[in-house]
Amino acid sequence: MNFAEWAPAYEAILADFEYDRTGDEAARDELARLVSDFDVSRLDATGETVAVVGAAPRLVDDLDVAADADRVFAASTAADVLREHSIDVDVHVTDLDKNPETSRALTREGTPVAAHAHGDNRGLVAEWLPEFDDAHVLGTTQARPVDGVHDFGGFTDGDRAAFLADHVGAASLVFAGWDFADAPSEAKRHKLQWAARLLSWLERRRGETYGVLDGYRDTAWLDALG
Ligand SMILES: Nc1ncnc2c1ncn2[C@@H]1O[C@H](COP(=O)(O)OP(=O)(O)OP(=O)(O)O)[C@@H](O)[C@H]1O
Ligand SMILES: Nc1nc2c(c(=O)[nH]1)N=C(CO)CN2
Repeated sequence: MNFAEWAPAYEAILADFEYDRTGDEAARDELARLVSDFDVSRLDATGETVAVVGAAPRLVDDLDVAADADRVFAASTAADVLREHSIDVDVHVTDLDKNPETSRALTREGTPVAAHAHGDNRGLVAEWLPEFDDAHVLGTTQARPVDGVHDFGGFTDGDRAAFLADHVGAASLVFAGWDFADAPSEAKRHKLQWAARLLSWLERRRGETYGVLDGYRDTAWLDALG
């Protein structure tokens, strides 16, 4: 997905959460100063099944889905659960707010980390990026991309992992550790509502059906965008 396609969804998210676009852009620019360009073809998943792994408590019951996939794209703390169960992560997708130590360890082991900058994690970007092995960092933004900082679409760590998998050519997406009924707080529920909306969009674009969306599928917002 390119930024022109993503922009209407981004605008809707900015409005709904009352986020400040200039904050996202400042964070993006900060990240751009801290990363080198990453060769995204390293993540090529053409023809492969990618497990998009979220951090819902049910992940421990879904580990076989990740273990059986060709590739594993892990969001935030899902990476820790996978590693505890000896399942290799192909990329860690994170906005650094939960387990930056894991991201640091992964980059130092040579595993790519898709590190996301937004208006509410600038401090984390400044604190943690210098700690990472820059050779294995893919910088991302939800704002307009700039040199070295990409925007493949997506909002929460988990749905950004799905949009990344789409971008790198995944033949099919499977989901582990997703549960839209199990949000630990109202703030998280609101973010997961957007994750469901964005995955509904991706599902439609890709002509797939994601069982995790049953009961939560929402494309009405797309029609409202016009
Ligand atoms: N029930 C759930 N609770 C939490 N995350 C979930 C759930 N179901 C799916 N997810 C996905 O798992 C991802 C990782 O969850 P985690 O709670 O570790 O992340 P987070 O760092 O708080 O995420 P974010 O910053 O994107 O909100 C979320 O970004 C979300 O996309
Ligand atoms: N500005 C802003 N952007 C975000 C935020 C957030 O809290 N603020 N949280 C996200 C996923 O948790 C993704 N994007």
